[in-house]
Amino acid sequence: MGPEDFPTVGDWVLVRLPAHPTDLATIERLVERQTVFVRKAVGRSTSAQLVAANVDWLLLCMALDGNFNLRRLERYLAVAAASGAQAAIVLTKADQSADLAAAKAEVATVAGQTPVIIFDATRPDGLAALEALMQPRLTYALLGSSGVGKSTLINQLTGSTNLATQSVRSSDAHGRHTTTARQLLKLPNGSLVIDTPGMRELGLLEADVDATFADIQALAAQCRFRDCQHQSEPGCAVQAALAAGELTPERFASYQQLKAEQADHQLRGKARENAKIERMFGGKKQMQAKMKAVRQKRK
Ligand SMILES: Nc1nc2c(ncn2[C@@H]2O[C@H](COP(=O)(O)OP(=O)(O)OP(=O)(O)O)[C@@H](O)[C@H]2O)c(=O)[nH]1
Ligand SMILES: [Zn+2]
Repeated sequence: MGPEDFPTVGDWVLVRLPAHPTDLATIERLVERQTVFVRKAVGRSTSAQLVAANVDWLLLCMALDGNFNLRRLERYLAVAAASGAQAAIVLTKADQSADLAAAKAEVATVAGQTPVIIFDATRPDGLAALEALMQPRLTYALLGSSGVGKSTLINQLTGSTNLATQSVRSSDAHGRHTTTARQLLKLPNGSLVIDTPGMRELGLLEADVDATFADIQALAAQCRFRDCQHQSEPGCAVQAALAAGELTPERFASYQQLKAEQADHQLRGKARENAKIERMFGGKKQMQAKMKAVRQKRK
């Protein structure tokens, strides 16, 4: 059993209730997860940690102040594309934007099909667009740097100024949950919000860079060579678009950076797999021999 076999925030489980209501219930089964978020475990480069399960929607939060950064948004979109969850971009602190229309236009250049929602905590109707998106029984998780206004947003969604009192786990009569971090909140409309520190800090582990950069993918399909690296190859459609000003150097650099990180992560994933085989069988050869033996036994 690995860490993925144990329940995490957002999991649905089948429980056996105790005979006495004050006793502990037993988790009998973990319902199969629709989506799962993992992150690198602290200090151990090859193991992953479950962050959250069954997130239906990722709310990618970015503030319209000094925090505004299209490159970070591209990173979030790549993570979202690989997650299996749907994504919406939430631009917070709209009151801080000098030119909201211009900011929206910039976001549109990277957003693709992802809906873009504006949030302004200083206005009484600032939540309207987000509330129109959020549905009962679906689970939402917020992603975004510190200070972009995630807590403020959640406070307004719950209609509360005290997050701690909203925690659905706060009623544990045994007081066994020592963590002070709020984990899963239920909104008045029935939507669920996962808000764990781990979710907020999610790095680029699993990412679908190609899906996020569909424009570059479309260009690459027109390059003369199928394995074009878009550097100095003849007939490179990406370089041509850069030269023509149809693709910004910043966006291309962002694409290359994320591709490199993705490749690096895949390599580490391979290393992780090999380490597991080593641990279980003593090596690849031994594993193959073992599998062959099992197959023959079945015959
Ligand atoms: N002007 C303005 N300020 C806002 C808005 N939303 C939040 N803030 C302020 O921004 C600061 C950070 O907001 P938080 O909600 O704590 O941000 P956070 O994303 O939860 O930060 P962490 O808890 O560190 O992850 C606070 O001082 C808020 O009052 C907004 O729409 N407009
Ligand atoms: Zn090319």
